[in-house]
Amino acid sequence: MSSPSRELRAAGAGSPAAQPAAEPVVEVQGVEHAYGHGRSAVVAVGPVDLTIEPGEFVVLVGASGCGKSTLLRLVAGFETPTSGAVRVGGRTPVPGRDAGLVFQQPRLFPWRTVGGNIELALRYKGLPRDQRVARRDELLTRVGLPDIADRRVWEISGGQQQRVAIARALAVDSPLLLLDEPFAALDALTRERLQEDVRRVSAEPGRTSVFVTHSVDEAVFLGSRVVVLSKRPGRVALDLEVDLPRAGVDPDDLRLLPEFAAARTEIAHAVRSAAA
Ligand SMILES: Nc1ncnc2c1ncn2[C@@H]1O[C@H](COP(=O)(O)OP(=O)(O)OP(=O)(O)O)[C@@H](O)[C@H]1O
Repeated sequence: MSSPSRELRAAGAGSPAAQPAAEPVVEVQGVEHAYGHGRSAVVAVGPVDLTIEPGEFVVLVGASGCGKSTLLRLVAGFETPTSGAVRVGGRTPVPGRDAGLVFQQPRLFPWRTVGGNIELALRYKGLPRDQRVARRDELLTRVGLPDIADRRVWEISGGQQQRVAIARALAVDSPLLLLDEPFAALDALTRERLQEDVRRVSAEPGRTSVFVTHSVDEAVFLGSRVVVLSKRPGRVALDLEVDLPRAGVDPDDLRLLPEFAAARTEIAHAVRSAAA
């Protein structure tokens, strides 16, 4: 028989800290995923269990072909798991509804202006026409491009295009942002600048991010949590919280912290072992 005090504690009665626990943003439960059928099936992922809480920035790293993009695509709702369940905000994810997406290539519509690309996403989301221009400008300002709404996509650099893609992903107005190697095609300097942008955007209250990369340095710089996947079929080989300051720190100073180096060493070691 349980004691009354235990029952009270369980009910949270009398405790000032007794807030209802926030629902996880992402739940991946016993997920396996195979492409194709029968003897030609390629098992890409699993089994994987992963729960992502509000406000986390989870980075998936691992060797090429280990299933990182597949896991992200499952969370986005582009793929349905062969077995197990994926839930985003407590329900089966639908692409374009439950998360903003950023891919390796910006995938902007070249026949539209920069602003037109973002307005399209706002229209898809159902924002009334008279509110779209103000929202578009606000989103472009958030990614450091306040004055280019009228430019054509081909008139801006690759780094700027990727920033526009991030603004478009934010237009979905979902708390969840999914980014699949968004900086892989960019030069080192642009990549660093965009890492800082993403770090800033993801630090906004209520934002949760899942980011795929090959770069251990990028993983430590961005992630509040780094998940290393084993070689295919990808399973969780390491799940590490990265406890580094998230705001008000110069990026160069951050990279010089001993904790940064320690996390990088641990993750790099796990990536190498997991790929063996
Ligand atoms: N549409 C598909 N049809 C068949 N096999 C696929 C498909 N997409 C991915 N695969 C296979 O599933 C495995 C995992 O691929 P995935 O792209 O998820 O890995 P990854 O870790 O993201 O790789 P990379 O880092 O090289 O982008 C690979 O063996 C890949 O060839």
